[in-house]
Amino acid sequence: METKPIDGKAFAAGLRARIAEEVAGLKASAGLTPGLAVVLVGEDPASQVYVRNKAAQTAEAGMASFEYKLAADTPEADVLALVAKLNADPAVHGILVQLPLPAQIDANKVIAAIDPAKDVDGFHVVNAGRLAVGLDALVPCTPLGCIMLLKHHLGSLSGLKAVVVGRSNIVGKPAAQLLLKEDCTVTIAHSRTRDLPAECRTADILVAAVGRPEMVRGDWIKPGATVIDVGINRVPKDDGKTRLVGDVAYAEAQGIAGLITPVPGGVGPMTIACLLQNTLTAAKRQKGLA
Ligand SMILES: NC(=O)C1=CN([C@@H]2O[C@H](COP(=O)(O)OP(=O)(O)OC[C@H]3O[C@@H](n4cnc5c(N)ncnc54)[C@H](OP(=O)(O)O)[C@@H]3O)[C@@H](O)[C@H]2O)C=CC1
Ligand SMILES: Nc1nc(=O)c2c([nH]1)NC[C@@H]1CN(c3ccc(C(=O)N[C@@H](CCC(=O)O)C(=O)O)cc3)C=[N+]21
Ligand SMILES: [Mg+2]
Repeated sequence: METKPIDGKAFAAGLRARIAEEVAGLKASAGLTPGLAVVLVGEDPASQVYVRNKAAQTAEAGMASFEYKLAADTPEADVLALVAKLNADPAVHGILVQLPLPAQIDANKVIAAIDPAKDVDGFHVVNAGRLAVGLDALVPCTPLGCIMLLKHHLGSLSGLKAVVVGRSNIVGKPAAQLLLKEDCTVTIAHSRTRDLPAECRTADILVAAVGRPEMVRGDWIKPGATVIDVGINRVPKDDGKTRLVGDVAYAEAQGIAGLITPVPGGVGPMTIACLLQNTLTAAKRQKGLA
């Protein structure tokens, strides 16, 4: 069986181009420039890279980008005060507080403080709840990107068996909700799952969101299955540098999976494109245009 890579990088570029067009139209017709505020607390190098990429792609799409870099020892109250200020700022339609946060700051408190209408990560309980009961919600970017890639490559997902490995609030759980909404039969697996390889082998769609380098082996994959690898793991190379690998043993999946997202170049670029999509959606809803 030939295994085809899913080119998330190219799909994301196309999506960003469509978003940029719509942003230009909104500016011309409604005088509206969608604005995204990104808050980074601390100097985690990986987070700095993401935040820089987000800011650049936000600007490229014609949106306003507001960056807030706070020291690692910033008190929780200061972060909450900044969120309150951004909630009240009419130029800011989307707010993203980069996770993880330093230990002195309760991420749940910060997420709860964000106006759900501006919660472009879709992490607020109001958005998680709206997704769960089937109302319009701001949907977490990474799972949204996964579903877009799946629908583009498979068409209807109705009736397919999906297994999601990982149950975090930011990836696994919302991914399962979205697959259910697409009429998949969904299993959520996690660290207490008995016989994980056997569960995975039942999947027509296998989503790996675990954070363990190449944990999913080739013989866990049903022949012809579509594999979505959400994992972003930095591992050491022989030359002392590092490289990115996913949660799936990509080389082993060759000849078994039907379709697979590479790391890098798969789900990652879709996350940022969906963040821009959510910012556009949030701006339109706040202006009564959607
Ligand atoms: N591409 C992108 O845009 C993004 C990528 N990521 C990446 O996705 C991965 C997952 O992220 P996130 O959801 O935040 O991670 P979390 O650490 O929050 O969750 C990991 C999940 O994997 C489960 N798990 C851990 N070990 C095992 C195991 N041995 N067998 C089965 N399940 C296991 C955990 O189970 P339990 O609940 O039982 O502990 C947990 O539910 C990471 O590599 C992260 O870097 C994350 C966000 C965006
Ligand atoms: N509030 C919040 N929202 C998030 O969405 C969020 C977060 N916090 N914290 C960290 C994770 C991780 N994340 C990624 C985004 C883009 C890539 C991405 O663009 N990856 C590229 C490569 C990047 C590289 O080379 O390092 C790729 O896979 O091709 C990866 C991971 C968003 N996250
Ligand atoms: Mg986590």
